[in-house]
Amino acid sequence: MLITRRLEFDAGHRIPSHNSQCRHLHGHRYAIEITLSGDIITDAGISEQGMVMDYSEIKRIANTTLVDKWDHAFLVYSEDVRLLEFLQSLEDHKTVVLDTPPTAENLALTAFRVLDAAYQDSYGNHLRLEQVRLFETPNCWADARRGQSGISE
Ligand SMILES: Nc1nc2c(c(=O)[nH]1)N=C([C@H](O)[C@H](O)COP(=O)(O)OP(=O)(O)OP(=O)(O)O)CN2
Ligand SMILES: [Zn+2]
Repeated sequence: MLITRRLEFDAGHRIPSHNSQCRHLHGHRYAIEITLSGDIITDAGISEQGMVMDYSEIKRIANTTLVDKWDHAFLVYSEDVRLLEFLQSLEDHKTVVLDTPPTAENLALTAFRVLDAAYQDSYGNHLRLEQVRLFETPNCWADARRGQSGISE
């Protein structure tokens, strides 16, 4: 069984080497869709009976490990030195430094790696993260899926 939880957040970014407007500082209302696989829990009488994982628990884990850190942050590539220096000059600014340019593809891959470690099978129902879909705009998104290059099987 596959289940998916969607969350949204706001963040700033730029793609410094882009040959068009994405090299300028700008922001997005990002959305992230987290897809988990697992067996339906059948233990009678427990809160999670009939579920793969409680959607509120999926949200709590995603917020704690990722979304609260990226929300209202500026996502900056570590090699984007002038921008990084500027952001670090701002007192108490929420900046997230990434080791790849903050494209939708790289953000999806980074999110997958963070979330993969966070979702643990607590009920013996073979819970595991299958896919992270990262929307940069309503029309543009990237999928990081288990088994793709850079993601373990
Ligand atoms: N493969 C990718 N291509 C682009 C990315 C990306 O992350 N991966 N990112 C951008 C820009 O950051 C930009 O924010 C996207 O802008 P745009 O192409 O204009 O997308 P919109 O949905 O705003 O376009 P509309 O035509 O206004 O719908 C560029 N490319
Ligand atoms: Zn953008």
